[in-house]
Amino acid sequence: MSKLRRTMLFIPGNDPGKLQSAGIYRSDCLVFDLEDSVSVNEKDAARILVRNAIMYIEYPSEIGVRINGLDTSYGRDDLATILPAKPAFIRLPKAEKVDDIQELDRIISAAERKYQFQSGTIKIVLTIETAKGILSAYHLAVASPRVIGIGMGAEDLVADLKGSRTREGNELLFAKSQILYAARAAGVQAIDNVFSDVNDEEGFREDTNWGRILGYDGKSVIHPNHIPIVHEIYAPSEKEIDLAKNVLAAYQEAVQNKSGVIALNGKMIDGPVVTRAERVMQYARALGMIREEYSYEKCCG
Ligand SMILES: CC(=O)SCCNC(=O)CCNC(=O)[C@H](O)C(C)(C)COP(=O)(O)OP(=O)(O)OC[C@H]1O[C@@H](n2cnc3c(N)ncnc32)[C@H](O)[C@@H]1OP(=O)(O)O
Ligand SMILES: O=C([O-])CC(=O)C(=O)O
Ligand SMILES: [Mg+2]
Repeated sequence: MSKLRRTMLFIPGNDPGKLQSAGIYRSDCLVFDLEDSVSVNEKDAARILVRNAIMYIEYPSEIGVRINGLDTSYGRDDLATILPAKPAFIRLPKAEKVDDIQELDRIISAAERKYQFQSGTIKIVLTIETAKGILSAYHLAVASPRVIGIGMGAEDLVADLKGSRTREGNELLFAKSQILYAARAAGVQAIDNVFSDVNDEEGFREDTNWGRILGYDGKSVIHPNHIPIVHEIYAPSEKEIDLAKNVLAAYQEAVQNKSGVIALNGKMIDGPVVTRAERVMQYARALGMIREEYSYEKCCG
């Protein structure tokens, strides 16, 4: 199973207080931001602050840095300052060209050689947030083997689309699906978008639920209050775990008895149902919710 990346908490790179305490919120990933939350006259100071935070603070989370785009006058300086600190990943905003991702890969490779980091250590997460980027999402996701995840930047995307951002998010329907399809086809993780109203817990829950049901692996968040909610929603419920156990047990019995199609409580159990049940169990095991191992033979390819 892939590494858990249920939450990616953004922290403005110009805020020493938030950088210092970010580890206490138990987000799976922290993303120190050098892009849109940092004003142009603070870019230089922020990248040094972020580099020092990575080097001198021990965080329990995986650390990423959102750099400025390589087509801006800050992106390359961000990388030159940040890469020696060996972040786990670079988050590239407004990704829309395969060439930019390959260029980022080359810059990271050169830094890994220079600082004698193991080759391939530093990964890439893409934020896709323009119409052009959304339409090329799969090609961007496979542009470098360093890409481990892709996410959608809802705020920038809606601006690019000349639409309006709503609580329900229907304006994101196509992009939300496209990102997920691209991620699955490319074999990388799908990271759901930020929900910007930190006072609307109900809206945040609905938005998070939507992403989880679609199949997302996790969500970008901007406030610590969002972290336990995402972790709760992404965790399989007791009911889901019980159902998965029953499906796998019924399936195992059918395999042993060499019976054909089987049913559980009136519902047919076939390959995809078993696959989903397996995934629930893997996830529950990764979260420490269950310990027992299930072993059964898979018959359907
Ligand atoms: C569209 C995009 O590009 S999104 C990505 C870029 N945006 C960002 O990075 C913004 C990230 N979020 C934030 O900066 C903040 O949550 C804000 C500005 C929205 C609100 O901040 P505050 O007014 O401080 O929120 P609030 O008072 O509720 O914070 C409660 C506590 O959580 C801390 N906190 C809030 N947000 C964060 C965060 N993102 N990271 C770490 N700590 C945080 C605060 O420092 C405060 O700590 P304290 O009680 O020890 O002082
Ligand atoms: O990167 C993200 O997840 C958020 C972002 O930039 C946006 O919504 O524009
Ligand atoms: Mg953005």
